[in-house]
Amino acid sequence: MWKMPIPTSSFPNRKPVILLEHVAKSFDDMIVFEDITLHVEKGEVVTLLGSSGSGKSTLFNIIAGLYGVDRGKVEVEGSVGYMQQKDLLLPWKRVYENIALPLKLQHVSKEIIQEKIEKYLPLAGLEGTEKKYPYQLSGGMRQRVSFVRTLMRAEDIMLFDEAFGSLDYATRRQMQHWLLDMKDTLDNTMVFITHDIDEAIYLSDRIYVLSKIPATIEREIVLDYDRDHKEKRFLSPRTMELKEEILKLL
Ligand SMILES: Nc1ncnc2c1ncn2[C@@H]1O[C@H](COP(=O)(O)OP(=O)(O)OP(=O)(O)O)[C@@H](O)[C@H]1O
Repeated sequence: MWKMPIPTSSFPNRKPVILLEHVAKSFDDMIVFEDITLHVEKGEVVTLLGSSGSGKSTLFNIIAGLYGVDRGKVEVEGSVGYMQQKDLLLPWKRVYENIALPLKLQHVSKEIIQEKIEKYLPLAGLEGTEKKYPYQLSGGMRQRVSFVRTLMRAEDIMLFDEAFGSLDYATRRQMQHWLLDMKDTLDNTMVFITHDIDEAIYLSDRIYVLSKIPATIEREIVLDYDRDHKEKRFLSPRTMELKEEILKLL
């Protein structure tokens, strides 16, 4: 039987852009984490898997600087963008306005906003949609608009919290392919939360499996497949074994 590889880093020579050491976090009398240690290196794609309520979104909020911690060290290097399941686009605003809004609120100049939109919209295959309203776009396109809006604010580290959860299977698969292409183009770091084990295996260089709360890192899995042949991940016997292992942990 295939054995879990000993956890190592996917890019051992690179420096972590996210480092959490012995982090503890509680809400009132509920202890979510007592001792979490994890790292994400520059350029890595890492997924957090765990049952509902195991603290995955709390970890994202900590990484994004939205929540403080009770104990432990949190180091994040670079800008952090956070994309959630709901596209959160304002229905009464056109695509251009939706994308520009976060930067406008930060008083970024019109010229810089225009420059960024011209750079990122075609990259996301959204040229020609600037004047459309969200309801005129497909679910996948709305998620790409949402992606561009996230990217406008933060290019270095992108956090995706069940970002494809509301999409149908085929669109979800297309978005997964597309995102890995984006990652190669942008050469940035991506961290995912998903409940979909196939998605985690397909997207990731590394997976952290969280236990139930008070959550610990139950398992760290390095996926050392050839990046160019990710599609084969769905078919290989090793993937089936890996899925079974993960299912037992959740
Ligand atoms: N701001 C908050 N105040 C109080 N409790 C919170 C807060 N945020 C999260 N929690 C609690 O912390 C626990 C972990 O929640 P979290 O949303 O991080 O889990 P999750 O793994 O992302 O869950 P799911 O997969 O269902 O989205 C839950 O019991 C939740 O109710």
